[in-house]
Amino acid sequence: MDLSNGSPVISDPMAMSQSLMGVLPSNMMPFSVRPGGYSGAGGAGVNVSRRKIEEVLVSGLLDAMKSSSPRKKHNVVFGQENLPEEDPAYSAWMAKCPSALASFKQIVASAQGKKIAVFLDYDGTLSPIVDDPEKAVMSPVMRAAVRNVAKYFPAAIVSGRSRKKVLEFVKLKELCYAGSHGMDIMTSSSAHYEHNTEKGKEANLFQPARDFLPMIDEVSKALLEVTSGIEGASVEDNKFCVSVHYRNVDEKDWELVARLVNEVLEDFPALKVTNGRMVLEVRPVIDWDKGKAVEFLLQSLGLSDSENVIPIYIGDDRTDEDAFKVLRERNCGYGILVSQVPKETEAFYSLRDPSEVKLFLVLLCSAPAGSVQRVDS
Ligand SMILES: O=P(O)(O)OC[C@H]1O[C@H](O[C@H]2O[C@H](CO)[C@@H](O)[C@H](O)[C@H]2O)[C@H](O)[C@@H](O)[C@@H]1O
Repeated sequence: MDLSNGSPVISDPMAMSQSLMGVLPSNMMPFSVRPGGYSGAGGAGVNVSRRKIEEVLVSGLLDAMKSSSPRKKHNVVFGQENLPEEDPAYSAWMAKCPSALASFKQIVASAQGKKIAVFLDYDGTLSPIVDDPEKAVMSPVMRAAVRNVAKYFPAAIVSGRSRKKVLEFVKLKELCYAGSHGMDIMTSSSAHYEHNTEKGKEANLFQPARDFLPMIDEVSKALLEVTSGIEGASVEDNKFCVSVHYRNVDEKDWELVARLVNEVLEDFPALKVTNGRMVLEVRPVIDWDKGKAVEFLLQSLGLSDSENVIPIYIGDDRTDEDAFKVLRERNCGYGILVSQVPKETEAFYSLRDPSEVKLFLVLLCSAPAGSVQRVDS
């Protein structure tokens, strides 16, 4: 990946958005909240009043919120409901995206003689999804598993959270961290990284959206203010992006959440909104995502030789799809989707929940030294 121009920032987001002015609110352009995007609204073009377009956008956002956020009763992580295996749709999906545990031998066989690098999302991957984002702690057993992974393989956490927050949860200094959906990358000075990072520096920092900090601060305050009256809504400042949580909001108020977020973003054409697991994520319109962060990390850690390096990326969210896609396109390594329901994905394999993730990590560390290239081998 060539980062020689130093910035993934779209050269002139304002100009881009101005050119679309009067057709669609520019902050909504780079993302489609509805499969197939807004070509319909765009096609109607200038004849459609702005108010009408806004209605379309809000309802599109609402559709996305509903479709990508299964209702709570279906979203139990260690649920008592129908086990996915009993669901024929899940079984059919598993045929396309098999369990990484059941396929462990193949994964290890393909890594023979190659270096493995491990990338881990945080929420829903290393910690179960919970109602209160502040309480999404990682279990000590999971922490021990991740510590071991970092002992044997180059490893990084890639999260939508702020880097500081995710480090508070993970509490391990021996990994790299990419917070804010990869917009805040710090490579560690320890273990595997020492010889690859620039001499004399403790750690390297890469923040492609640095110029957006004042804007993110402003939008965060505005979002907090407008949503303060909605019971259950909360706003989380993730430094280079902001999350508006609606997990605890009554579904009848979801439309209001969508409307208010859309209204706030009209004043911020250089920001866009994407939809995660019962969360709207507001972030800069820059050409940067978790996939780009993985490429950046591979390159800066001296692991970009796709012939000899097998990156494994484990994640549960739509934002992780960017990383799965990068691995698929590089034709090296494996995306592993954590999901209990069938989902369209670029991942090769699946795991059901964080407990299976833990098991996979334990297995990886206990694979015979001759079968995978570990740091101690
Ligand atoms: O990239 P990630 O590490 O997966 O971060 C994505 C978002 O994760 C968090 O929200 C999600 O987990 C919460 C705790 O389990 C849950 O309450 C929420 O509904 C989920 O969307 C985090 O709080 C967000 O800021 C991240 O954007």
